[in-house]
Amino acid sequence: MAFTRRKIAVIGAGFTGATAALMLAQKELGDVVLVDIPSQGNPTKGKALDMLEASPVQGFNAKITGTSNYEDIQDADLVLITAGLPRKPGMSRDDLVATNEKIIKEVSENVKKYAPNCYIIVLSNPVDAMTYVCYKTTGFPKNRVIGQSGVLDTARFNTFVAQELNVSIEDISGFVLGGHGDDMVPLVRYSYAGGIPLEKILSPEKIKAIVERTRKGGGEIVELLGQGSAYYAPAASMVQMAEAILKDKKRILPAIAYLEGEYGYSDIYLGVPTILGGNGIESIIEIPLEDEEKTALDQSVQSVQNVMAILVSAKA
Ligand SMILES: NC(=O)c1ccc[n+]([C@@H]2O[C@H](COP(=O)([O-])OP(=O)(O)OC[C@H]3O[C@@H](n4cnc5c(N)ncnc54)[C@H](O)[C@@H]3O)[C@@H](O)[C@H]2O)c1
Ligand SMILES: O=C(O)C[C@H](O)C(=O)O
Repeated sequence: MAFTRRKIAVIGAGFTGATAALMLAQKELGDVVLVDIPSQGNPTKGKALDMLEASPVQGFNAKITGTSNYEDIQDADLVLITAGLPRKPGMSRDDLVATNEKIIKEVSENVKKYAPNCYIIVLSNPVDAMTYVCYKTTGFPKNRVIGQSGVLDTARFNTFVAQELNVSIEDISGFVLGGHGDDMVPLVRYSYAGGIPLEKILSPEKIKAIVERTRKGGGEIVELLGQGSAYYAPAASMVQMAEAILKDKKRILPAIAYLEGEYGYSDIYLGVPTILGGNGIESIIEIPLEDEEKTALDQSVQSVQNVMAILVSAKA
């Protein structure tokens, strides 16, 4: 039996998709197929070729191709879904729901048809609801349909803590729970710097400011960019999850998972700590929450449910 490279499809070749495709190839996680809708010229093919031509310089072995034909994702092992509109300054992620629901439904139908055994990581916003749409449309088991938010939100939290303490980001381990909205729940009680609980080395005021900045971290980048939303850190976050799955690392990472009673919620996709490995979400880790934390999580869940109530396709 010959060993073959993994096939990874990235749907949506915009800022997040293209950045993730290059990172996947640089890490030699597999051959990458970039997919986008047809447009004048062939920008998707052009981006893929440009990335491929970086491979001799950087010394990575991976094929990268660009296409508008879903047949090219045939039997992909892993699919990253980044198709859809990003928000503009002044918008919330939830304002994208109607447009992006249609796109995610169409993309998910194609993924189901051409890559029926794949694992999926959804990025498109509002991501908790879009992951739910993907789960309902593909009918794949819940361990194979996963959303990305917590790796990014935790990365932002860790960045701000490291900046405040002027220490290495390698020593910070934050913990963010809940939906990917402004009421996400950074759990300070479970966050550490070099093994020291954060509350022991930062003042309550400093911690409060970091929690608020984390919650609004996506919006901060949207305002600064003026057009589009963050893509370097989101792409890096998806790739970390992809690597955990493709290498069966069994990492403890936050992921948007389908809940069936965990944390007291059911029939909802929500950001929770998970074990990510060769079987996708292998389990959800439940940690005890204090009353205040549970109240904050309830509020975040309510926001996700408000968006889910608008969904059309997922109710079918
Ligand atoms: N979950 C997160 O943490 C997170 C982080 C960053 C971005 N996002 C979201 O990811 C999405 C993509 O962001 P971006 O910055 O890459 O946007 P972008 O506009 O740069 O790229 C989106 C791409 O999707 C393509 N597309 C649209 N409809 C399609 C379809 N039917 N099939 C295939 N491709 C299609 C567009 O042509 C475009 O190239 C947005 O919804 C954004 O809000 C989520
Ligand atoms: O903020 C956005 O709209 C994009 C993304 O969800 C992010 O957190 O950067």
